[in-house]
Amino acid sequence: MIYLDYAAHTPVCEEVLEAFQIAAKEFIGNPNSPHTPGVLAKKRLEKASENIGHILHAKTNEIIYTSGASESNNLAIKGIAKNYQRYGKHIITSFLEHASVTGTVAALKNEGYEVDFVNVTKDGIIDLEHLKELLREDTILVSTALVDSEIGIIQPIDRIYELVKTMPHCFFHVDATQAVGKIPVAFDNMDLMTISGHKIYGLTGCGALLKKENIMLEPLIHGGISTTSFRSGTPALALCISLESAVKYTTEHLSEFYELVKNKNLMIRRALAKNKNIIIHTPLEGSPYILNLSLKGVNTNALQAVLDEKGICVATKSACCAVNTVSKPVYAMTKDKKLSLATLRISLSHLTTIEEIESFLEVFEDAILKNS
Ligand SMILES: Cc1ncc(COP(=O)(O)O)c(C=O)c1O
Repeated sequence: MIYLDYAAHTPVCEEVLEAFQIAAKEFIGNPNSPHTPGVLAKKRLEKASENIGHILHAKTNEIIYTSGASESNNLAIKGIAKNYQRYGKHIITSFLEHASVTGTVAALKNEGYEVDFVNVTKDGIIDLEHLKELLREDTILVSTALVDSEIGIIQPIDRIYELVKTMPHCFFHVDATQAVGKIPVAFDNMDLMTISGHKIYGLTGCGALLKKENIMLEPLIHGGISTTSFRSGTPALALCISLESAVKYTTEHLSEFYELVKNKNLMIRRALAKNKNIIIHTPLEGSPYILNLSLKGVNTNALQAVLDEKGICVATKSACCAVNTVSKPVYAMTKDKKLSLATLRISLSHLTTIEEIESFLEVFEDAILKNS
């Protein structure tokens, strides 16, 4: 099998699994309990937050553990919207966002919030002039991904933050799920940031929302004040430690992995450039981990199934999107419905080998011929 869908899910790495297993056996207490096992568990949890914070430029108390990026995005967006509605009910996001962002703003729209989608340029970059026009005194939130999950565009976060901060009560949430451990990320010019374990060789079912300490959120999960009042419930200590380990592992190897992936990415680009029916959407300046393309005149859903039969796993869109629908990010960029229906997302890892790319290209080119 040749797995080229690492943007949807990565295999857990040995170090992470080991850290999880050790923690699951070692800590028997609930971090909220006042006795010794509880205190030891709490200390270890704080150590995990301190270490993640140290790597990502956040304070220990700015990390809220969640079940993954979808929950973090929901908590950030609903949490701000509900808590700061006294200042306004206007939210801005883009069509490049993951379903856990667009779905959340759609739910808020049904509750009377106003949502605007900022345009992106033909290169997929958020149109800063349009953002300036959309921002209002009653805008309380702008939410964008640092790297989107479908095309892999890297957004100019610092410039967006500058604009957001021209408004009196507006917060900036950044979905960094596809960025952490892949490109340099710091929790500096933003108010809230989403991360997820299973995109970075961690375990599925853990993630975090980083939140500047002065910001208040209406929680999604009400209950007692466990480690934070923003998310009740006993913290899954071993999962939190697995997240710490995954963040550490990927950021420590960031440049090395980046180079490996970039080379494979260029290899695919060079090979595909020969086929005039292939339009590559991910710009060279985008994340090398994602390569999004459209195949003119090809049903990519059928092609994906054919490739799967031949042991090649790629995606047509983000894993959370329905099949046979347009790719909203590609449509936002190209305004071309046909191209947006014929997308394919290849996503890479440092684990991807040259042999895998060669085999993929061979099968892919053959499959395109038969499916066009
Ligand atoms: C940019 C982005 N945000 C959020 C998510 C949701 O992540 P999770 O599966 O951890 O909920 C994904 C997953 O594909 C993603 O790529």
